[in-house]
Amino acid sequence: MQLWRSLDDVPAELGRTAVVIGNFDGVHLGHQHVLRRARDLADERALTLVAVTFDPHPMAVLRPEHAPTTLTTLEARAELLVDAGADAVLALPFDMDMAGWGPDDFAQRVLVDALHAEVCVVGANFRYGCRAAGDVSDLQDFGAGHGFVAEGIPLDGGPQVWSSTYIRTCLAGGDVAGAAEALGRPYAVRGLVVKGDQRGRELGFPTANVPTSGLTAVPPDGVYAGWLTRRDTGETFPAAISVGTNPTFDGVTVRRVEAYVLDRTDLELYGVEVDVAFVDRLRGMEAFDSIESLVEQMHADVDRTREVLGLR
Ligand SMILES: Cc1cc2nc3c(=O)[nH]c(=O)nc-3n(C[C@H](O)[C@H](O)[C@H](O)COP(=O)(O)O)c2cc1C
Ligand SMILES: Nc1ncnc2c1ncn2[C@@H]1O[C@H](COP(=O)(O)OP(=O)(O)O)[C@@H](O)[C@H]1O
Repeated sequence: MQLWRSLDDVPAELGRTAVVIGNFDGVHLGHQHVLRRARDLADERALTLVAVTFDPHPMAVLRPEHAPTTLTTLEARAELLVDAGADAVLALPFDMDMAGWGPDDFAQRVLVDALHAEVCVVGANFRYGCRAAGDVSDLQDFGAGHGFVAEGIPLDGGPQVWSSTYIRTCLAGGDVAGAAEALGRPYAVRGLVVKGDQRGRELGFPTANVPTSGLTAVPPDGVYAGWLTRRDTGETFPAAISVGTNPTFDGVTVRRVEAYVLDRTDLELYGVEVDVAFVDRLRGMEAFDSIESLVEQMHADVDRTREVLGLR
């Protein structure tokens, strides 16, 4: 995958391009719609399609106290942008210097000088340049004088206008099925599997523990049906997932995402990077008064997981 992390990384011999620009957090159906339109234009004109995004998120630099939780790491976003049709991804390192570039300055440096854009496709609500002063019509005016055409397209993928904010709201309310609908795939958290209290295997349900940070969107405490994918081998397994602090025991102080891969006790996942994907919410987290009642409930959760995933 071609992921360029600065303007200097863009190959000088890159020919004319079609470009999409956005934060693209989540790469949801609205984003995919923009990419599809750009892919069509790129194919018609034999152009390389470059997806331009920002890392970190401009809000995290400009107003960190208002920065939203992220739905995708840069690596995940780049992979998803390529899956959605991009040939390469340019992640601009957003900082206070870039924040000061005016709209024309931004378009000149990124679209004209670095990417030799012939076409630029953005969401209709796209704003760019210092203080978000530029909009789609400014981009069109600038493009007319600098060799590219710009198109702003509505982000609707049906009755609902898909947005990263809508997906964060779904997730915060535990509606992982709603998030999956807007994303076109289940929402997943990515991380390295770490050691827990080593209790899971004694209960008969070993769980791969994935730590989360406050910067990533995580569904609320509860039990979910979903999938675990090993990033080293690419294998995907059905999983019953717990999010919470294990209140039946003394509890842990940090919230954990723990995934039990159904019907397996032989996996070696410590240190492996995994995606834990949430398909549907089964119930809330409970403090049980005995281990037996927790285990009984976990068997029921596993049955429900099979049903939700269509495994019987
Ligand atoms: C399907 C499933 C449901 C769970 N439900 C609960 C629950 O309701 N209450 C609770 O305290 N812990 C629950 N847990 C978490 C277990 O307490 C935890 O996996 C166990 O203590 C093992 O922890 P360890 O991985 O640190 O060894 C659940 C785990 C799974 C996989
Ligand atoms: N079916 C399974 N699902 C998840 N992890 C499994 C499974 N089978 C074996 N494992 C391994 O066991 C570990 C979890 O066992 P557990 O007793 O819960 O320990 P810990 O408390 O350290 O998570 C996982 O990290 C993984 O390496």
